[in-house]
Amino acid sequence: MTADKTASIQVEDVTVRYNNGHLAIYDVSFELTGGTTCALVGVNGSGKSTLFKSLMGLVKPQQGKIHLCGYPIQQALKRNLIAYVPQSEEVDWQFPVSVYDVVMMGRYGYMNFLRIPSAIDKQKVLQAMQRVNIEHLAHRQIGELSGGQKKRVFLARALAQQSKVILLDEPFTGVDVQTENAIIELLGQLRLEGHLILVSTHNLGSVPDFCDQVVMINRTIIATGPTETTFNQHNLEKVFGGVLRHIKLLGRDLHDDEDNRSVTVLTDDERPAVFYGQTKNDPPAPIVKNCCLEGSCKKGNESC
Ligand SMILES: Nc1ncnc2c1ncn2[C@@H]1O[C@H](COP(=O)(O)OP(=O)(O)OP(=O)(O)O)[C@@H](O)[C@H]1O
Repeated sequence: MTADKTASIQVEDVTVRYNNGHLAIYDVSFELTGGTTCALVGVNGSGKSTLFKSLMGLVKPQQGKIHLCGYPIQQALKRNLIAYVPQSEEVDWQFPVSVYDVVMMGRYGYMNFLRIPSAIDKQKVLQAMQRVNIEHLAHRQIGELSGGQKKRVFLARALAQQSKVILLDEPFTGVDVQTENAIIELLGQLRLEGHLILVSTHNLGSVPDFCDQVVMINRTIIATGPTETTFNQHNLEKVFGGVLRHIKLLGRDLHDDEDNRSVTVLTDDERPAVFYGQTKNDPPAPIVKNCCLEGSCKKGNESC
């Protein structure tokens, strides 16, 4: 079965309450269309994974409607319209399967109940592995891989699935700068190919580099729209509870890797504007380094 409608996500008034009574998200509404990479940002526990699970039909909203490419979720799943790259913590890495087997799972929706791969399935799996540079790992057990390699395996599974909508839950956690850049480049290519990519991330610094849209969530939608106009200090403070106020980090000592970007305070106001870029003269982007967003700066900087 192939996708036969344009990529889109429509979420209307969705509310999810877990069995223990916890109201995880409420009245969530937003719409996205193909050829878009959208960041889903919010603090820990703000409902990002719950939203992803709702989009995948893994949790059932008490209220609201979700349509993917114009179809209700179950129909969209049957048509292979949506692929999911889960958070690493949600995968059982001890499960005895090889990299090849995991990527082949992306083809299950194209097979009959015997699950015997066709020549096309094998070709798509090989192409997907090549695209994320893991073909040399094909016969390794997934539990033996590094964090970055594991991410690539699940990206390859999503590629093999050939879905129009791709959800990525924190793809940059535990990966080095090279892998992060490789993933960002791949997402850029997929966007140009017309895919709709929704990616949850705590790496706020890179959001403007690769996302043209943002959905900002704190159990309900705080703001949604083009990154340029929506991903600003006002909305970031609303989403992160005002913890951006005191950031005054400067220079290369922010980074413990090859990332040489710097954060510069451009004004001396009581609530300084913080900009993130290669040099002071870069066009300002209202971005802050994420190590300081949750109240405990990794560098022990008192200003955080
Ligand atoms: N299975 C569950 N049963 C009950 N409550 C849950 C369940 N899963 C998540 N929650 C709660 O729902 C809320 C939203 O969790 P969720 O995992 O969606 O947040 P998140 O934004 O993805 O967080 P993080 O950034 O830490 O991954 C949290 O308060 C969490 O404790």
